[in-house]
Amino acid sequence: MMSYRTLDDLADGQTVLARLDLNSPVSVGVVEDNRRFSRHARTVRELLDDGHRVALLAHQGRPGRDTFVTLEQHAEILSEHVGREIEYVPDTYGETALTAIDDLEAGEAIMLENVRMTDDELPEREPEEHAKSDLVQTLAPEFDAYVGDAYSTAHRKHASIVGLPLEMEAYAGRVMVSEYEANSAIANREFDGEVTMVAGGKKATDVIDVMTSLQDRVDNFLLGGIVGELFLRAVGYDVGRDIDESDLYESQWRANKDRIRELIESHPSELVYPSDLAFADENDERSEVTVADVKNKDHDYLDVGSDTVEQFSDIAAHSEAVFVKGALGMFEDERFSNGTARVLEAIGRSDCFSVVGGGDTSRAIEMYGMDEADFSHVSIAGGAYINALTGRSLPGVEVLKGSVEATH
Ligand SMILES: Nc1ncnc2c1ncn2[C@@H]1O[C@H](COP(=O)(O)OP(=O)(O)OP(=O)(O)O)[C@@H](O)[C@H]1O
Ligand SMILES: O=C(O)[C@H](O)COP(=O)(O)O
Repeated sequence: MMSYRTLDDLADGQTVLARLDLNSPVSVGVVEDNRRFSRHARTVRELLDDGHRVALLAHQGRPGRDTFVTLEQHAEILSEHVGREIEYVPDTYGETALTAIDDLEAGEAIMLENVRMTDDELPEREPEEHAKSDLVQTLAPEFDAYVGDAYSTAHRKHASIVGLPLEMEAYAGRVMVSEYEANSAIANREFDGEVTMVAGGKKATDVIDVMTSLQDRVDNFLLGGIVGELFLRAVGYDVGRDIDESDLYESQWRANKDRIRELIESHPSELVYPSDLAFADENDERSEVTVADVKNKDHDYLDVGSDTVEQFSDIAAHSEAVFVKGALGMFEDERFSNGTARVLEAIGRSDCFSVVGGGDTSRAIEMYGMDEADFSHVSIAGGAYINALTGRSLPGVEVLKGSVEATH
C-alpha cells in the first residue's frame, strides 16, 4: 500500500505551510481551549525545533454561523501550548500575508487568517480544480513544503486540504499519522480476538452507518444513549420520547427504523441491549428501572443502568479491540455519567487496543478524571472518524499518498 511522507522525511530549515484543524467550540465569541490545540502543538513545536519557517493555516466555523470567527484567539491559545509566540496575521493570502511569510525567520511561526473567510476554500471540488484557485496558486510558490495535519477535516474536499498538497511537496504531520493509523484499524486491520464497538450518543444516522458497514467485523455492539433506545424501541419496548422541543427520537426513528430492523434481523447475537436504564425521579434524583418494567414512555431515560454497566464492562475487558462511538448517557450531568464514565474506565483498565472518538464522548475522559494515556488513541475527529470507521476514503489523506506516487 502506497503511504505518505511524514515529518521524518522533511529536511530541516524549510519554509513550511502547515494545515491544522483548530475548529473549536465558541461560546459568545470566546474560543474554548480543547484537545485539538494540544495535539497540533506537538507538530508545530517539532517544526520549529527543526528550524523551519512556519505559516499555519486553519479554519473556524462556517460563514453564517456564530462560530465563524477570526483565528486571533486560536493563535494565542496555540502559543501557550507550543510555549512560543505565534503571531496572528489577519490575512490569508493577500499582501499582508505574503509579507509576513517573507519576514519569517528560522524557528518562527505565524497563524494566517481563517481560510474559510476566502471564497476559494469551501466549495467541494476535485483536487485538480482546487489546485487552479487563486488561494492555491498564490500560496504554493511561497513554500518549500506542505504539512497536512488536519486529519479531522480530511473528509472535506476543500482547497487547503486537497488543492495545496497537489501543488506542493506534501508531508503528513504527527496528528495526521496517529489519527489515520488508529481510526482506520477497524476497517484495515485483523484482530485475533473479539472486536467490540460502543454504539451510543445522539447521532443515530452516523452510528447506524458505522454499524451497517462494520456489521461483519464487530462481534459486540454495546448499545446505549439515544441509539440504544431506538434499538430497544425496535424490539418492542416503549422507550424514547422527544424532550421539550428537541427532535432527538422521532425524526431519527423515522429515518433509521428500517436499517435498525435489518441489523436486528441479520445480527441478533452481536447486538447487546441495555438491560436497565436511569432517569430522574420525582425528587430529581437518579433512579433505575429494568427495561422490562419501562411503561408508556414514562420518563426521559438519560443513562444506562448499573447492570448494563457491569455487563458492558465485562465484554470490554475481554475484547481485543474496543472502538467507542458515542456516549452511553447524558454524561455532562453527573447523575447520568455512570454508564459512560464506568465503561470508559473499564476500557482504559483493560489491555485491549482502544480508540475513543467523537468530540463529546472524549470530553468525558477529562471530565471524570481518566487518563488519556490509558487508551490506545483518543481521536480529535468527528466526521472524519465516521468515514474512517466505515472504511470510506478520506480525500485529504488520499492526496498525501498521491503526492508520493507523483514524485516516484
Ligand atoms: N439518553 C440520552 N438522552 C439525551 N442525550 C444523550 C443520551 N445519551 C447520550 N446523550 C448525549 O449524546 C452526546 C454524545 O453523543 P454524540 O454521538 O452526539 O457525540 P460524539 O460522537 O461524541 O461527538 P461529535 O460527533 O460531536 O464529535 C452527549 O453530549 C450526551 O449528552
Ligand atoms: O470540526 C470538524 O469536524 C472539522 O473541522 C470539520 O468541520 P466542518 O464540519 O465544518 O467541515
